[in-house]
Amino acid sequence: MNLHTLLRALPLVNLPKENPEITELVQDNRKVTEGSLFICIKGLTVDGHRFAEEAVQKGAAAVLAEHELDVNVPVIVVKNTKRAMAILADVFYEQPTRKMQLVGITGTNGKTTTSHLIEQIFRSAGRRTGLIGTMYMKIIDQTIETKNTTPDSLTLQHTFKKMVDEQVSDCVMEVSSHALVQGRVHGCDYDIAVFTNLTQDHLDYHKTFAEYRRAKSLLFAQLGNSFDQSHPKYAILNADDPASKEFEEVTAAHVFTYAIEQKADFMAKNIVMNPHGMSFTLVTPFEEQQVNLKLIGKFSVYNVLAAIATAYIANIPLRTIIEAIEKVEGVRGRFETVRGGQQFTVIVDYAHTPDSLENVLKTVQQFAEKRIFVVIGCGGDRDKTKRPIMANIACQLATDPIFTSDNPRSEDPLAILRDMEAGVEGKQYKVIPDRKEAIQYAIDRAEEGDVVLIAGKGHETYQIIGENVIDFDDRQVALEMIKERQ
Ligand SMILES: CC(=O)N[C@H]1[C@@H](OP(=O)(O)OP(=O)(O)OC[C@H]2O[C@@H](n3ccc(=O)[nH]c3=O)[C@H](O)[C@@H]2O)O[C@H](CO)[C@@H](O)[C@@H]1O[C@H](C)C(=O)N[C@@H](C)C(=O)N[C@H](CCC(=O)O)C(=O)O
Ligand SMILES: Nc1ncnc2c1ncn2[C@@H]1O[C@H](COP(=O)(O)OP(=O)(O)OP(=O)(O)O)[C@@H](O)[C@H]1O
Ligand SMILES: N[C@H](CCC[C@H](N)C(=O)O)C(=O)O
Ligand SMILES: [Mg+2]
Repeated sequence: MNLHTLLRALPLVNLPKENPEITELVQDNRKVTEGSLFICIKGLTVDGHRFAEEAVQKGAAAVLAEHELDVNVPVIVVKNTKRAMAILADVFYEQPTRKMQLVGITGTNGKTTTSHLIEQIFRSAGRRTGLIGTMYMKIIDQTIETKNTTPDSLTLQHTFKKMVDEQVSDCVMEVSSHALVQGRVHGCDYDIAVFTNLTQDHLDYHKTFAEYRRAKSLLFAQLGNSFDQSHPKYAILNADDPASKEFEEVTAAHVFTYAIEQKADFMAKNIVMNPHGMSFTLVTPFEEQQVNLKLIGKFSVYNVLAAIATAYIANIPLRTIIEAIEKVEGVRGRFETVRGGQQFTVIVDYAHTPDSLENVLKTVQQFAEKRIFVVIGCGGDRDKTKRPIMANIACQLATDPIFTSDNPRSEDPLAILRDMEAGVEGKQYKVIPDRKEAIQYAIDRAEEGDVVLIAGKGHETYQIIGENVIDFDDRQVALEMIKERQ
């Protein structure tokens, strides 16, 4: 695409005399290739304008910036490059999200799980699926590594384009609050927006819970304000979560609800836990069906209801939906059992917020016959206020809490542990800063009937300490220790 054609997407922009062919859009000078348009973004840590010169030396054919720059290729000045980047990405990659059904999922907990449930149902119904989230981006069966849960607009639109090229019909993605306020999803033409739940997290970034809620509400507000009958939009809300009221108010889309406690369009009644999982009666707007899950925990029922409602709205027959959901064994690193032939239960889980930790521990309490060991830490450079709360939940709901490190990043691991300890004065707990030693402590002491919950890192295969990323996989570490003990 030539530069002038591309720039026509931006109103009131001065077209330069030169009109080079643009081969790629790039916002990181290290990724510039011959003929690309380099977009300078003022980030939270560095100002991308600093790298324009280097980008040109590497072959950038033009630069998009917020002020004039002294480089020997055309410089196009716009008020806000991040905003312009989303618009240009949409045009450059030929509006890929208009060519597929796009489902966006937001909420504090359950996004990764729910997105995988929806993907499984869609696949069972014969749809060609794409998935974007915390663990990876996925095009049918091919997985692509990713840094963010919701990537920047360039990465997103480029990935959607690859999905369109692979005839993906349905893409399901996690939409983080960071992405919503930073405009990473501007240009995403969502058909269905799903809300899981809202509880405390990320207050380091959003400052107040109200601001965090507002960030999440953007997904619903951005569903659009016109009623195109050939392209209807839907919001799927959790009626048991008070934030849903606000989300309903901000959207013009059709609203459908799911719930366990409140009256809703999709409900789970008579939930019973059994040795193999759970069962419940699903109530939909037109029929009732029995559902038998291999998953456990009330929180899992919420995720399943959200997935069922989404698939139902996406016109998948209820029989196909239930067959698919009943087959799901679980999602990697989410309440995942580690089995090495031991007499006690070991679970690796991604609970890293107060609410998820509470939910998971309460679920463990339902089947633990004896003690509950919980190995838990809090991430560095993240919401400090959740640390004492999580520590307190661990002490209240587990018999043997062990506080340790979880991705300390730039912070002193001992300082993070001190923040946790501030919430549990006078309570019984153990502090073992080294995560491996903490897991070892629990595995060495667990006996028949006990449960060891290793929380916070789930699928992660690394530990971020300072600038270093070292290999560390809770599941592998635990399995080796279980085997050594035998
Ligand atoms: C705090 C935050 O949200 N940061 C995000 C932000 O980075 P930033 O503004 O600091 O960018 P920057 O490093 O200053 O760079 C500015 C510009 O200079 C460019 N640059 C930079 C360096 C260089 O050598 N050359 C160069 O060209 C960069 O490509 C960029 O265009 O924009 C980047 C691109 O979109 C994100 O990757 C980055 O996420 C960082 C890695 C991060 O840790 N974010 C977390 C907090 C986050 O977003 N988490 C949510 C999930 C939360 C949840 O699951 O609940 C997520 O969606 O991942
Ligand atoms: N609906 C739910 N409500 C509360 N807790 C949940 C729910 N679903 C999952 N959890 C807990 O939260 C953890 C994280 O789940 P999941 O990865 O699906 O959430 P997420 O929203 O994608 O998280 P992230 O924001 O880090 O990407 C799980 O390991 C489990 O402990
Ligand atoms: N998406 C979350 C993941 C947290 C996982 C936990 N292991 C940590 O590093 O704090 C975040 O970036 O806040
Ligand atoms: Mg996730």
